[in-house]
Amino acid sequence: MKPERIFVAGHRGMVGSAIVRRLQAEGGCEILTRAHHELDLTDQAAVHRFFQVERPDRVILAAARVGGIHANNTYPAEFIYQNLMIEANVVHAAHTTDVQHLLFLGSSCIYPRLAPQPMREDALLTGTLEATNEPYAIAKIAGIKLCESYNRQYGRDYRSVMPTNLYGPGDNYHPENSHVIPALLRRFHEAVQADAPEVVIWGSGTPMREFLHVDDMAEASVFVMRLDDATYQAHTQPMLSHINVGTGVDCTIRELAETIARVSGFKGRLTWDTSKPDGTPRKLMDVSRLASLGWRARIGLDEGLHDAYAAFRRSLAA
Ligand SMILES: NC(=O)C1=CN([C@@H]2O[C@H](COP(=O)(O)OP(=O)(O)OC[C@H]3O[C@@H](n4cnc5c(N)ncnc54)[C@H](OP(=O)(O)O)[C@@H]3O)[C@@H](O)[C@H]2O)C=CC1
Ligand SMILES: C[C@H]1O[C@H](OP(=O)(O)OP(=O)(O)OC[C@H]2O[C@@H](n3cnc4c(=O)[nH]c(N)nc43)[C@H](O)[C@@H]2O)[C@@H](O)[C@@H](O)C1=O
Repeated sequence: MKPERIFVAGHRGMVGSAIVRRLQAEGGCEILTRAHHELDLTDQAAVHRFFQVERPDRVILAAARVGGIHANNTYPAEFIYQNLMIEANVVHAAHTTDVQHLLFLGSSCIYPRLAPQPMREDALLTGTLEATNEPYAIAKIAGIKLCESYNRQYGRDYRSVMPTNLYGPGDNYHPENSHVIPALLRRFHEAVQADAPEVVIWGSGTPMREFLHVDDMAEASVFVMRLDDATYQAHTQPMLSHINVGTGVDCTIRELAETIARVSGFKGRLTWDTSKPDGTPRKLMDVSRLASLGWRARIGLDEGLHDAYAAFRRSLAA
């Protein structure tokens, strides 16, 4: 029997590359990939041509325009446009070439800024979104609704997972546009190298965040993808089909910074730049739906940060 052909969109990214590692470890499938420079997923005609020629059996959509709080706040038009186009093109081309199975990656920012914590899947669309990433969140909500709508009208099996904040090998370490963990791994490392007396961290340090190692995210993505229809449908509803993926544990940005200082060996002072935005005060995910399906995160933050710091140092040597 011909192995299943899975298109991993965004395979060179942090999550996409972790998903490829996971699929390769499991074996039994053929992995189809295209780099951004080979196939721009915002180009509808190019995406349709690709699907018509390559005819994947299944799609994992881990391609997106992604960034931290500063990037989201600075490039709102790029974040909403590129993410809407990527998901609309890939979902529609998958349907028109009869791809029955697709997994879409959303984000925890889809939930209201002040949603009751931990945030359950049914908190979606119950309140105002966080301003610093509303365009990106709207695009991600549209991605969930694209999948649900193609399932309802055309009988597709397009599933959505909502990751909490992720980190790990292959992260984006850009000093301004990255997320908090890669930004601080780099900043603390550079401070140790320069024997600097202090490290400046953005915001007040009081916001709380949940952090999931990307290898856990990849395992959860493949786990949800492989659930049989009956099991998946027994735990979701046609218009509430997304599943939260997280650790169910959070910490303050101050605690995170103190942990990264310890992991990097920094002994100096931590100072706080409160001119920078804090963003959502807290966004802890309720992970009971996924737990009831049989998956839980395994990599704790301390272990994960040691692994991520080692990966960062390897990236410097590359
Ligand atoms: N990182 C995080 O904390 C979180 C991520 N997510 C979601 O997980 C998914 C993966 O994120 P992550 O791996 O961190 O992001 P990365 O930026 O590491 O990877 C995204 C990938 O998508 C590719 N890509 C971007 N635009 C296009 C395009 N127009 N055409 C083709 N490829 C494109 C990028 O290629 P290139 O770099 O060459 O442009 C890159 O390989 C995304 O859907 C994201 O929204 C959700 C919650 C948290
Ligand atoms: C995954 C998620 O990621 C983003 O939302 P976010 O969680 O607010 O993202 P963040 O990781 O950038 O910040 C988390 C907290 O950390 C503080 N912080 C301190 N010092 C630095 C710092 O140096 N860099 C950054 N980026 N943040 C810092 C920062 O001020 C904030 O309080 C959106 O993309 C959203 O769309 C989304 O999906």
